[in-house]
Amino acid sequence: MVDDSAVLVADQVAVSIDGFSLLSPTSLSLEPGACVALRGANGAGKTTLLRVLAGRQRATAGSVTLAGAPLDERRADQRAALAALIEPPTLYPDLTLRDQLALISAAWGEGDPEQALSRFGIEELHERFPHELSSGQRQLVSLAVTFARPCSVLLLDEPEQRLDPDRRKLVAAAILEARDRGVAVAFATHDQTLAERVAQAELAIGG
Ligand SMILES: Nc1ncnc2c1ncn2[C@@H]1O[C@H](COP(=O)(O)OP(=O)(O)OP(=O)(O)O)[C@@H](O)[C@H]1O
Repeated sequence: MVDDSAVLVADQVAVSIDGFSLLSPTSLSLEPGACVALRGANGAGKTTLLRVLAGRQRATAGSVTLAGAPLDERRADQRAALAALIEPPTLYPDLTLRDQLALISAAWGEGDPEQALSRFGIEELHERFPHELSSGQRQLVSLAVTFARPCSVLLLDEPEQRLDPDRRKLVAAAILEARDRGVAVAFATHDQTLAERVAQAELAIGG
């Protein structure tokens, strides 16, 4: 049955390489403002699913549609609709964090660089360069960069990684705020508390 209200639909997507299964057949349907937590053991296929949903990896079976159209990362409208933090985003080594965020705001025509940083509690780092960050601060910057751009679908791979409990609460707040704006969210996590805080459904991957 086709779900007309869903913004992102994965129908029995699977990935295998040379007969080895990276992702067993998985289905997912996300409506605007929905949030699903992808759960599963190390190596279960969570990142692979996110990469398929983001159009960065081709499924070897099944299909993905975004706003009713087959996923095609060459489509500008689909690239604009999808924001994903799967690998760390590329940052300009010679720009301060404030300037990186200003660039993103200018590119998308909206957003406040200061607010993008303060949302994740790192406003005091705005004059730092990317190489001047701890690993947790780098993760917060990656999140700030990802949340700074408008989108209708947000895909996050272990957004809690390297973060302390208080910073994880900021991640939860940012996801809930995105949901309130109607953004559909799928994220892989090993953090049960985060999943319970922000997701209304969990999807078991692998098995
Ligand atoms: N480029 C690759 N070539 C071959 N196999 C790969 C490749 N990338 C990942 N895999 C394998 O695909 C499977 C799924 O990996 P994936 O990274 O999607 O798991 P995951 O659920 O995100 O794991 P984790 O919780 O450890 O991050 C694993 O068995 C992994 O070893």
